[in-house]
Amino acid sequence: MSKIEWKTAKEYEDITYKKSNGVARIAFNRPDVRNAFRPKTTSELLDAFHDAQEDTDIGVVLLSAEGPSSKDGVYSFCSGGDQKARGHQGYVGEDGYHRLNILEVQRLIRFMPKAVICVVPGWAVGGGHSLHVVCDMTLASKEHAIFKQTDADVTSFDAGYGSAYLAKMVGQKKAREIFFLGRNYSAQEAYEMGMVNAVIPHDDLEDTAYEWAQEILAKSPTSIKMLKFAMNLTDDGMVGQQVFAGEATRLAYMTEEAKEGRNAFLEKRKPNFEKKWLP
Ligand SMILES: CC(C)(COP(=O)(O)OP(=O)(O)OC[C@H]1O[C@@H](n2cnc3c(N)ncnc32)[C@H](O)[C@@H]1OP(=O)(O)O)[C@@H](O)C(=O)NCCC(=O)NCCSC(=O)c1cc(O)c2ccccc2c1O
Repeated sequence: MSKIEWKTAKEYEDITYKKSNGVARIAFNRPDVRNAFRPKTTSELLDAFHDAQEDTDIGVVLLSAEGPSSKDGVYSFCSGGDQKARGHQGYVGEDGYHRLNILEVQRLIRFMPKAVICVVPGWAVGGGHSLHVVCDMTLASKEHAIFKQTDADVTSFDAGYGSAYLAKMVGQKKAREIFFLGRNYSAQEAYEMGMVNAVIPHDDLEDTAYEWAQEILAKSPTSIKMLKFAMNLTDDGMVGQQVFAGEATRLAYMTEEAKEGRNAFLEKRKPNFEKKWLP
C-alpha cells in the first residue's frame, strides 16, 4: 500500500479535513464531548463534504473522528446532537437560530456521486449512529466501537434514514430493538446484524479504511456513481429517481443524437437523428 500522506485541506474548529491520493478524510474533532455535533459542526461538515464532492481528484470520502478524549481516554465516532446546544425548536447556532441541519449532511452523504466510508473508532450514538447508517459502508474498531441509539431517551428522533433505512439494513425487528431499547452493541454484533462491513483491530482501522478507499479508486468512477444511485433509487422515491435520471441524462448528452439535437436548435433547422432505433 502507498504511504498515506494526509494534507490538511482546510482548517476548521469542530472537524479536521484532510486529503491524500484521491481520498478525503473528514473527522469529528470534539473528542472530550464524545464528538457531539453542534450547529457549527454541521456547518463545517457541509462545507467539507461539499468541497469533497466538487473536487474531481477525490473519489472516496472517509467520515471518521479524532480522539481519544483528553479527559478519560475514551474513543468515539459521534454521540449525536450536542444536548447543551439544544433549544426548544432544534439545535441553536451562534446566530441564535434553531437548526436541524445534520439532515442536510445526511442528504449530502447519500446523494454525493462518490463512496463515503464511515470509520467508527468508538461510540456511535444517536445522530452519530444515524450518520453511520447513511454512509455507503462502515468499518468499526474491534476493541472500542459501540453502537447505541438514544434518540428515544432525549426526544430527538431520526424518523428518516436513521430508523427507516436502518430497518431495511438489519430487518424490522432488530431496528425496533435498537431504537426501542437503546442498548449497546459491539462492532461484532453490529457486523452480524449487517450494519457494519468489517470489524478491524483498532490500530489498523484508519489504514484499512484508506486501503478500502484505494480499492474503490481503482474502479470506474461512472460505475461506482451509477451503482450507488441505483442502490439508493427505490428507497429514495422520486428524489432517488431524479438523482439516477440526472446521470442518465448526462450520459445521453455524450451521444451523437444529443449533439445533433442541440446543433439543430442553434442552427434553426430540423434535427436529423438518422433514424437509428437500436434494439
Ligand atoms: C455517548 C455516551 C453513551 C457515552 O457515555 P460515557 O459514559 O462514555 O460518557 P459521558 O456520558 O460521561 O460523556 C462524556 C462527556 O461528553 C459529554 N457528552 C456526551 N455526549 C454528549 C452529547 N450528545 N451532547 C452533549 N454532551 C455530550 C458528556 O456530557 C460528558 O461531558 P462532561 O463535561 O461531563 O465530561 C453518552 O455520553 C451519551 O449517551 N451521550 C448522549 C447521546 C445522545 O443522547 N445524543 C443525542 C441523540 S439525538 C441526536 O443526535 C439527533 C440530533 C439531530 O440534530 C437530529 C435532527 C433531526 C432528526 C434527528 C436528530 C437526532 O436524532
